[in-house]
Amino acid sequence: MKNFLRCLKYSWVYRTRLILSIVCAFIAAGFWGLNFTAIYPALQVMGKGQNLQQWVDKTIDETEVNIAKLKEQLDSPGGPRAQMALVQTLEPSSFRERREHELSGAIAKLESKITAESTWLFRCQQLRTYFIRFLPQDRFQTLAVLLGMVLASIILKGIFEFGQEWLVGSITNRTLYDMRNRFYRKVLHHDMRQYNQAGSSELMARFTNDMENVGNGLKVLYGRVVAEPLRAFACVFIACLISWQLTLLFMVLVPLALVTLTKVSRMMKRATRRLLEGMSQIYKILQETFTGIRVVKAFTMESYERRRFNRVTKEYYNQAMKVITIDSLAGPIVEILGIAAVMTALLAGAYLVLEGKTHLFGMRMTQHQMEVETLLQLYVLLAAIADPVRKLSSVYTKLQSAAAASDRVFAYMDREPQVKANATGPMLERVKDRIEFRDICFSYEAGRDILTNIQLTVKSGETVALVGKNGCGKTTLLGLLPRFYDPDHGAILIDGVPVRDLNLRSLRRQIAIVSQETVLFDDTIYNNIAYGNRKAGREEVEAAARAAHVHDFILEKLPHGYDTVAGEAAHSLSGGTRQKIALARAIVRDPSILILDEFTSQYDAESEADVNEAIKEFMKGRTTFIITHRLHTLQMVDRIVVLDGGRVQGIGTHEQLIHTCPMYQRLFEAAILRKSA
Ligand SMILES: Nc1ncnc2c1ncn2[C@@H]1O[C@H](COP(=O)(O)OP(=O)(O)OP(=O)(O)O)[C@@H](O)[C@H]1O
Repeated sequence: MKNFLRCLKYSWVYRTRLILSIVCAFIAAGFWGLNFTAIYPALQVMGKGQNLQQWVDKTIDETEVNIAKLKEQLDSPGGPRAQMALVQTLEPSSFRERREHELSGAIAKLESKITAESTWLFRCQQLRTYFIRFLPQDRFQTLAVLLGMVLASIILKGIFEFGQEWLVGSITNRTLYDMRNRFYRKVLHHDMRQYNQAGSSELMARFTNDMENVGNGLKVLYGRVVAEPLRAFACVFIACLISWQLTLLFMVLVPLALVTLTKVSRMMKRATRRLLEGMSQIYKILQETFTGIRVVKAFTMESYERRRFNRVTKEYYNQAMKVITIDSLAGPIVEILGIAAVMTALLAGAYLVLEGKTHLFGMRMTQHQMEVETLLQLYVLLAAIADPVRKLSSVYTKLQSAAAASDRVFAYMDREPQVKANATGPMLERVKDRIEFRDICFSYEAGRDILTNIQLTVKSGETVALVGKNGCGKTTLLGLLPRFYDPDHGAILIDGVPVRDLNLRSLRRQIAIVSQETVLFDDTIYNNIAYGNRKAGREEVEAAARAAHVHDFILEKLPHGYDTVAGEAAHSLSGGTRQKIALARAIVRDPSILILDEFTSQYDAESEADVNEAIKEFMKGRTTFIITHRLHTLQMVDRIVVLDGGRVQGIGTHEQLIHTCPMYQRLFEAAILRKSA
């Protein structure tokens, strides 16, 4: 629940709307309770053969007579007050004390009766002055007016209920809007290790399904949790005016209902947590199969994937049924308890009416002898409480779902990245002197070293190639430079300053990466290139495209040139073209460090020659790291670093290494270093 309460902080900004919605709920509840009070006068008009004016006049007369009688009883010569005066003249003794005690009890009893009758008289007089006086004398017309008033009150109730729901909807959606944006902002700043742990499908599930559950909880909290108790309270309040003792009898089962609901809600929280985990699994499989649909089809794994999907959806179905069972149980349990409570109160009331009594087990239950109409009115009010209470029963379960969902959302929101943005650190301008990898050790998981004691110094403007077998750690090593990860041991220094100390944005601003997996966003080709530098103008973007040898293609082959949306041109964008666009994106960034990770893997021989020329030009004055298996590319570099098992095996030119580095020789002989693809 703690995390769900944190969601409420996001709603605090919208407190004015919240207050307005509570006011609306208050008024709607008032009208709801008032509607039921029409029963009593209607029954009087229908059943007693008299109009309301006659009834109220008669009641006032009777009550006045009652009060007069009671006063007379109290003050008559043989009455308790006179007796008390007499007793007080006696000498102090135990007899006098006992009598005084008895008489003061009798006086108090009579006085309380007089007070009750006077209150009743006052109410009747008020009713006559402010309400009944305005009603027609005719009984049928009175009934018609009463029904008209009920209708008007229902319309007003409806207007305020609409207002409340609208306000609650707007608070909930605004809160979700703020939370989603905040969550997105947080997650964007997570480091790569955190992304790897989470997985994109898990994150998507938390952004969509879990957030929706949080929203449902907020809606219920601001809506039902406010409105339903108010409606119940309105009925209880009016019922108390009739007989608070009988109403109290009705309320004795409330604690029992609460205990039951608490038990049910605990079960609900567990079940929904599993349900949400189930949805994450579904997202995971969907993402895997849809992004890898070519592989699925090529290996004819459709039926395997179908079975896999079937398994998780079945699991989800089972969990969903558990949630539904618990949710559906709550309603009837509360309803049974509610009806049992109404019946208890009704039985007690019926006893008082039928036997003409005002006491039950020696306890006063009503001030007056109860009429059937009053009992029916009470019954209707108590039964009316059942509706809000039944609606409240599902509130508990919805809140528990929201609590489970907010635990999942905040578990990610609260994660602090280990790679900190270092906003106040020194800014990196262009690399002036050198980049130094000093004794670097790194592992993704404890106990499995990926890089060990890497020592490498690269001069500013130098081009270095990294070669080695698959999985030897080339990409990992270069990923430490923009601080996707921090090394476990050692440091990377640029011009003598550890990258850990630098302002992270300024560091990354100096780096451009072109990798074999090209990512194009669903935006125009122009924006995809300008992604590398949002400040670049049209000329710079086109110059970058020209340098990457993709400008002519964009103008000639794409339907709207630079304004073609990448998704719409998907069929005409080959892997090579995508890589060229990605290269243009790097060029427009004008970085001082360039990382090319198998960047020509999808070019044909002609394109590769073209692009190599462009790259050669672009590399001038920049420190460049190239991961490649191609001899052509190796000929463009100043030095080659040979990696094996995460260790540096040799550093030098092709000619030096081919004679001195056995690992390099093996790579060359095994044709891992190829002339072309
Ligand atoms: N995110 C990750 N979590 C755990 N292990 C990883 C992760 N990324 C890479 N590895 C492991 O680290 C090792 C080095 O991977 P890396 O991608 O750096 O090698 P590489 O030399 O660039 O390989 P390739 O030539 O195939 O691209 C591999 O064993 C790989 O399985």
